[in-house]
Amino acid sequence: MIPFVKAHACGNDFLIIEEPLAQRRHAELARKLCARNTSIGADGIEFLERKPNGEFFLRLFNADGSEAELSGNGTRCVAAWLASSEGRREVALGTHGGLRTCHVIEANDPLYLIESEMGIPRVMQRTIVLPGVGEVPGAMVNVGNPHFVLFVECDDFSAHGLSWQELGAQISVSPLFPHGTNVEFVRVLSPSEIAFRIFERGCGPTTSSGTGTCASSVAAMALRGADRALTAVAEGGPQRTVWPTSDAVMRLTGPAEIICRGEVTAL
Ligand SMILES: N[C@@H](CCC[C@H](N)C(=O)O)C(=O)O
Repeated sequence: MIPFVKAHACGNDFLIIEEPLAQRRHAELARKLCARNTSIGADGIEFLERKPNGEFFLRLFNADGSEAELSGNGTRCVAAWLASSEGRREVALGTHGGLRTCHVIEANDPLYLIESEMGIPRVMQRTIVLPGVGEVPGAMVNVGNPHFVLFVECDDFSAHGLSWQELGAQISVSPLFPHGTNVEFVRVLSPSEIAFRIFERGCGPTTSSGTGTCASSVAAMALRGADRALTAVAEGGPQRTVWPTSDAVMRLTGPAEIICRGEVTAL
C-alpha cells in the first residue's frame, strides 16, 4: 500500500507521495493514480523528497505520466501539507524549475492562504502558424515551465474559430514546441483584472494553474500594460500576482486545501 495525501488549489488537484515510495515508478504511478474513474484521480502527483540536510525537493508528474519542471499550485499544496502536518509557516521547496519559497499567510486547517515566490519570469512575443488555423499571435512565457499565452476577446474564450479547448489541445502538442507547452487564453477585463482559461501540457483543461496564473499575468503586464499587481481569475477562482519590475521575482498568492489522506493499493 502507498500512503498519499490529496490536496487542491482552486480545483487543480494533486496527490502528494513521499519520494522513496515511488521506487522509480513515478510515471506509471501518475498515470494509474491520477485516473479519475479507476483510481483516486488528480491532475498530477508531487513526489516529496526529504534530503538528509533538511531540504525538500519536489518532482512533479502530470496525469499522463510526463514529468514537468514544476507546478505553482502543486507546490502550494505541498506547502499546505507541511503547514498542516508539521506546523511550518515558511518552507523552501526545490523543483526542476528552481527554488520556490512559500509563506503561509492564513492558516485555517485544512485551508491555507499561501504566498509563493515564483522566480523571475521571461516573456517573448511570438506568432505561430498552425495547420488549418493560420497565424496565431501570442507570447511565450517561461515561469520555470513553458507557456504560450493568447489574448482573446470572446466571453467564451474561443479564438480563430475554435473553442479554447480545441485550440489548446492543438497548440499544446504542436511540433513548434519540442517539449510541449501549457496554453492560456487571456481576457484583460480591466488594468487590474484578467480572466483566463488553461489547457495544461500533460493534463488537458484544468480549473486553475499557479504557473498559468503567473504566465497570464506576465503577458498582460508586459504586453498589454496591465497593472503590476493583478487579480487573475480562472474557472476555479482568483489568485493574486505581483511583479514589480521585469527583473524582479513574481509573487503568487492563493489558497490550498488538504482534502484527505489515505492508502492506495500498489500496482
Ligand atoms: N497546474 C500546474 C502546472 C502543472 C505542470 C504543467 N502541466 C506542465 O507540464 O508544465 C500549476 O499550478 O502550475
